[in-house]
Parts: sequence; C-alpha cells; structure tokens
Amino acid sequence: MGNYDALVVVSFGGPERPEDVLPFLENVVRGRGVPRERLLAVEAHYQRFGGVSPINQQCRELVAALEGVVDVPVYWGNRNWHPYLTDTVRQMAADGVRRAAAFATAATSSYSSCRQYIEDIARATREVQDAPRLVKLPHFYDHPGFIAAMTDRTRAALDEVGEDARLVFTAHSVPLSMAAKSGPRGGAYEAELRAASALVAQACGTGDFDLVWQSRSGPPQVPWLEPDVCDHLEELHAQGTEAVVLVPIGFVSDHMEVRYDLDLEAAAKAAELGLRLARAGTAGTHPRFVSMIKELMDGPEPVPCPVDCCVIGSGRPARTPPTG
Ligand SMILES: CC1=C(CCC(=O)O)c2cc3nc(cc4[nH]c(cc5[nH]c(cc1n2)c(C)c5CCC(=O)O)c(CCC(=O)O)c4C)C(CCC(=O)O)=C3C
Ligand SMILES: [Fe+2]
Repeated sequence: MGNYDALVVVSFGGPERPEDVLPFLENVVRGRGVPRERLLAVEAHYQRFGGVSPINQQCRELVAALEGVVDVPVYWGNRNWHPYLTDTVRQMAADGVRRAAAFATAATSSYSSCRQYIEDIARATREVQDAPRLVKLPHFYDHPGFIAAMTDRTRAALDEVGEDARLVFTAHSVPLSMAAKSGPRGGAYEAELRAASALVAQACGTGDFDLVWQSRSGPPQVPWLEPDVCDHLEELHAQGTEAVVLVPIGFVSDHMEVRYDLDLEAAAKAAELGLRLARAGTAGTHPRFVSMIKELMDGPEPVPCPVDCCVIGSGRPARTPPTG
C-alpha cells in the first residue's frame, strides 16, 4: 500500500511571459530535429495567447484540488519550464521527504508520455543530494476515474451540439517510429487511446467513434500518426456528417494544444465547412479525476516499466526518414 510522505505532480511545463516562449520551445525540442519554421509557427501560437501557456495555471489548480483530497504535502515540478522538477525535488529533500508518489500528467504509454517522464524523474533525483525516492504512479488511460471524468465532459458537449453528433477523439500525433515502440510489446500508444475512447463512447451509449491525431511536429519527411483532425473533419463533412464532438482524450488539461489546435484551428475548419462542433473538456480538476490520483496512491506499489519499454533508439524520435 501507498505509504508515501508526499505527492509530486510532474508535468510538461509552459511559458507565462512572452520573452520565455522561445527559450521554452528550445528546451522542448532540443536534439529532436524539429525544423525552425515549425518552432516559429508554434511560437506565434503562444504569442497569440500573450505568451502565456495555460498549462501551469491548470497544474496549480490540480495541486490545489489534490491538497483537499490527499493527506500528504503536494508538490509540482516540470520537464520544460519553471518550476523545474529538479528544483522541486531539492525542496522536497529540504523538507525531509523520503518517499513520494509521482503523478505524471499523461495517461498513456509512449516515449513522450511515459518514458520521458521516467527520465525526468531519474535525472532530478540524481541531481539532488539526499533526494527522496520518487515512485511513478501507473498509467491511467482506462482507470474508471479518468473514464468517468471524460464521459461527463463528453456528455456535456453532446448536450451542447446535439445527441446526433459524431464522437471524434483526438490525441497528440507522434512519429510512427515512436508509436511502434510504445509499451512493452509495441503499439501501446494507439491501442490505449483507442481503448479509452471506446470506454467513453460506450458510456455515452455508442460504439461508433473515430480516433484522430493533432499537433503534428517534426520534419515533414518523417511519418507521424494520421489522419490529422482537420483533414478528418473535411472527410466527415464530405460523407454527410453534420455535427461533431471533439474529445481530447490524449490530454488531461485544456493546455495550448487543446486551446489552439482544437478551439481555434479545428473550430475554424468546422465553421468553414458548416459543421456543428463542440469540444469536450479535459479531465482537469474533475472530482473523479482527482480522487483517481488518491486511489492510485492508495493502491499497490506500481511495477516499474521494463527498462526497454517506450525507449526509442537513442531515446529520441528518428531524425531521418526510413529508407526502402
Ligand atoms: C504524446 C505527446 C503529448 C501527450 C502526453 C503529455 O502530456 O506529456 C504531448 C503533450 C504536450 N505537448 C506540449 C507542447 C509541445 N509539444 C511539442 C512537440 C512534441 N510533442 C510530442 C508528443 C506529445 N506531446 C512530440 C513527439 C513532439 C515532437 C518533439 C519531441 O519529440 O519531443 C512542442 C514543440 C513544438 C511543436 O509543436 O512542434 C511543444 C511546444 C504540451 C504543453 C502545451 C502548453 O504549453 O500548454 C503538452 C502537454
Ligand atoms: Fe507535445
């Protein structure tokens, strides 16, 4: 059983001032072969929001909600921007924390959504003297708490746009090479997202749904998961679909990918096509999502991922296209 003396939320991080946007983006893509044009395009997304990513405020709200539910101190640290996980772990050590549960704000298996958080945790505990032990809580893509929260959000969107709407689940695209290497046997990223989507669709009374991808990055010659959400809206429109609910099943809060790529880009595409569109919320601080985190802490000690699980080559997505 749990037996933790603290909880730490481990997240992606984001800038909160215009001048921090580019340094943040450079942290995210360091060594990943993302073209400069893509970086500058994404910089413009952040600047359109005043240089403020919504993700940090959402993490603060999750921490506040957790403080009302768990009976140990709750900390928060990021991969790509302040507060950095290493600084948080240093504070935890100073506070005398010895063994903490680590909740990463990503539900699925893949290098980006799991292994990279394991590496972040390992680096932070290595860099800090007398660091507490951090135990990463297990994946939760099919946990009843996550599914209940997403079902509630999806039902609310169906109420908004009409029960006849088609359910279109979306998640962050990743390179095909990363998707293939996810989970202990490969292919887990897509399989887990499809399983979560099916559970939410079923709870909304349908077996009929699509799973599509968004926020593609990387060089154009490297293949990523498809179809893209906007292309899919065109396809649905061509087939006579009149209403769509977009469900961001691959994200746990309404951060920049959701606000920009869905609420601006996909919404503009739907308007152009004359499709009725509603976007379901993310789990955020839904009470069932928050209580799920406590349940994960109270559950059995998680079995660590196998050492080669979700590892991609040098630990990075392929930078050159496959040949042949
Ligand atoms: C699977 C996945 C998740 C879900 C799991 C999880 O949540 O962890 C996720 C979440 C997020 N991704 C985010 C932001 C970005 N992701 C980028 C780039 C990339 N994402 C990738 C994958 C994922 N990303 C990949 C394979 C890349 C290519 C570069 C690389 O191989 O690493 C870039 C670079 C610019 C660009 O888009 O090209 C940015 C700015 C934010 C914060 C948003 C905010 O600020 O509110 C969040 C929560
Ligand atoms: Fe990302």
